[in-house]
Amino acid sequence: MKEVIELYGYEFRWLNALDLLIVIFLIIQLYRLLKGSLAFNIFVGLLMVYITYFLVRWLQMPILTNILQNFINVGIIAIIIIFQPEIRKFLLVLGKKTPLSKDSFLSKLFLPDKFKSYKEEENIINEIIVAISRMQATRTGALIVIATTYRLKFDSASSINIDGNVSSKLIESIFEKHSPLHDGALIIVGNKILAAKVILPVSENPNLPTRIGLRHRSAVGITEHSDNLAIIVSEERGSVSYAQDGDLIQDVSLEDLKVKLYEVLIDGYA
Ligand SMILES: Nc1ncnc2c1ncn2[C@@H]1O[C@H](COP(=O)(O)OP(=O)(O)OP(=O)(O)O)[C@@H](O)[C@H]1O
Repeated sequence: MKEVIELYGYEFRWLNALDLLIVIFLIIQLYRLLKGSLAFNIFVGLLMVYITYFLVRWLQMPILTNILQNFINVGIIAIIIIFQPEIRKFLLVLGKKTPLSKDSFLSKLFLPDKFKSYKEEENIINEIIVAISRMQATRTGALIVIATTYRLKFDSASSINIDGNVSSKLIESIFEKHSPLHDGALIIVGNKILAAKVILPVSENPNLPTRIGLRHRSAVGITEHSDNLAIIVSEERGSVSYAQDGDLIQDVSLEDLKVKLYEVLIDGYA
């Protein structure tokens, strides 16, 4: 195969095509990540600065070129500071797609699903679904966060450590209206209920429906920068919703929620 191809007088290497494909892939990932967030507007603003810089340089306007050049030089550090949460999420998404990640092709090849036992996860899913269906029936407000890939960081000063096995009765009694633990979120990590009464970061996404309150907004907030699933039972409407990757999916059926839990807790079911 020829290394260099001549096209309309330009020299073109296969690596140039790969280069371009990688840049397109990164831009699409960045767009998906920032879409709908306040950071998207900042991103567009920065893009405008870059375009103006190239324009004034091309028009040979030395003062503006100099000013914008200096702005762009410190811009990289500013970008890292402003987009710190988005950069974290971006690296997380990339990490999930490496050959070593747990849902990768290689992991599945060397540990096919049929050799795994999902009894524990299936039991946890059933316990969560039973609790959700009962709380839905009694219009008991609830917020459950399921951390999937790593230990979730949250403000432990206001929360209460539980460290108990996941059971529907424990979940229901925590969210029971007169329980001192019913406010805030309950955190599940692995097969344990880690804590209750947890205060989560509230999403500032302006595109969320205006009628939703803090329970739904904080569910979205906790999924914006880390790999969690947050399930909400609405006290007001008795509906069930979930948040994932910063998106809110409202009014889901228990069957759909179960499918989502299988997808999140058990690889290979997606
Ligand atoms: N930052 C937060 N982190 C965790 N839980 C929170 C947070 N803010 C509010 N909550 C919970 O949400 C409850 C208030 O819900 P609110 O009515 O504002 O939200 P909502 O989304 O409309 O939910 P619902 O449909 O159940 O009324 C609080 O009593 C508290 O339990």
